[in-house]
Amino acid sequence: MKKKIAVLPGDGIGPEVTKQAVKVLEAVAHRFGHEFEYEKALVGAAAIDETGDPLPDETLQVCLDSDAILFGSIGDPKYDNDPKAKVRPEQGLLKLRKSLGLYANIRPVKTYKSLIDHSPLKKERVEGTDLVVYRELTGGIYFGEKGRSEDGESAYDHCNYSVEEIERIATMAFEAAQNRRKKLTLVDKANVLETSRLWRQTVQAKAPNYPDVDVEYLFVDNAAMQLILRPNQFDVILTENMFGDIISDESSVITGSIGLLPSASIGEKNSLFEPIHGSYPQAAGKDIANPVAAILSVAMMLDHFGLHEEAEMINTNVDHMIKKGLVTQDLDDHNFITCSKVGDVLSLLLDKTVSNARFENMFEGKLPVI
Ligand SMILES: NC(=O)C1=CN([C@@H]2O[C@H](COP(=O)(O)OP(=O)(O)OC[C@H]3O[C@@H](n4cnc5c(N)ncnc54)[C@H](O)[C@@H]3O)[C@@H](O)[C@H]2O)C=CC1
Ligand SMILES: CC(C)CC(=O)C(=O)O
Ligand SMILES: [Mg+2]
Repeated sequence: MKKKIAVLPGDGIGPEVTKQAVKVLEAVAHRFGHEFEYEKALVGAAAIDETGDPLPDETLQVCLDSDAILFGSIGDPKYDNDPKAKVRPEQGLLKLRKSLGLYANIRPVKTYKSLIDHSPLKKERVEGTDLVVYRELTGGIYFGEKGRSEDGESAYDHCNYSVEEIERIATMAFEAAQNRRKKLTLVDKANVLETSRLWRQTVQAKAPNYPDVDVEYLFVDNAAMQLILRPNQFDVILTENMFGDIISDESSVITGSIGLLPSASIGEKNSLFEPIHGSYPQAAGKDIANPVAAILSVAMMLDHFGLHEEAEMINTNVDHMIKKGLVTQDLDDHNFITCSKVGDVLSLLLDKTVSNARFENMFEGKLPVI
């Protein structure tokens, strides 16, 4: 299969983790005889520094011309610490999502047996967690009108949702639930917010079309608590943009690290794959970030291309690697390998031209021989 992939590494650890994801993609391409063509483009602070624009037209065009986008992360403390900055790296990502109509952000969360002891939560609580968050991505408070009063003494961010925006992602989430354990939880704040009441009404109207799906409604404050108390009660979580952003970072704690969680952002025509984490600027350039989230995002991309065997092979080998204790510092402070070694190990595991004996040596010694 031939595919054109736009690669937007972005800022902070974005370039490091994206590089490992491409390494793994190349190993898959080599093993299965696929041809992936990559085109790199600027986004975020890196793009502002170069062009003054967090999403230059050229980058948008590269994305439009691609079959899929691999995104690293954006964000830089120099903007985070300047509340009056007129241009921000995050605007690049938001504009990209909006321009490409990437309305559904799918964030799977599952525990790895071998990592259960790394979760700060009790083993019996996190065991067996396997949920997926369907987060609406192009509406809500992140995209509403925002501003300040003339004297600068007050500020506002409007939250808007239309039935159409809710329906399209709800359809996707219901269908996902039908193919999974047949439970859907709508997370909202319908006791307070009018937009949440519209979400609830729209989902209630849709539910009879999916009689095999058990629908549950939870207020977001309770959902935040339930995720920590009993995460394995969830199957598909459907929610709006900001709540999904927050509860998915929260749910990464169950797994042991945010560096493990991938995502797919899907629209009518385009698709983008990115880790759920940000640019983790404290780790930039140190080769310590966990690239697994970026690598599993590539597996989601392959699934989206219909290359299910290839995707499964990445997932299985990530499992295998973690079981062998080959993890980055976020998961084991004493015995860890670097970000780039994770990419090296996985690409060796995936490319069958490397002998089994070499793998075993690699694991025995804990230091991959590359
Ligand atoms: N999609 C994106 O590009 C996102 C961008 N951001 C931006 O990123 C910048 C930093 O934001 P933060 O709030 O610090 O969130 P963050 O996700 O970058 O980092 C939060 C913490 O998570 C851990 N972490 C994150 N990624 C990791 C990885 N791959 N391996 C190991 N540990 C990891 C670290 O302990 C880090 O201190 C900001 O400028 C923010 O706006 C934040 C979230 C998403
Ligand atoms: C620019 C932010 C909305 C990015 C973020 O936190 C996310 O999508 O998870
Ligand atoms: Mg986030």
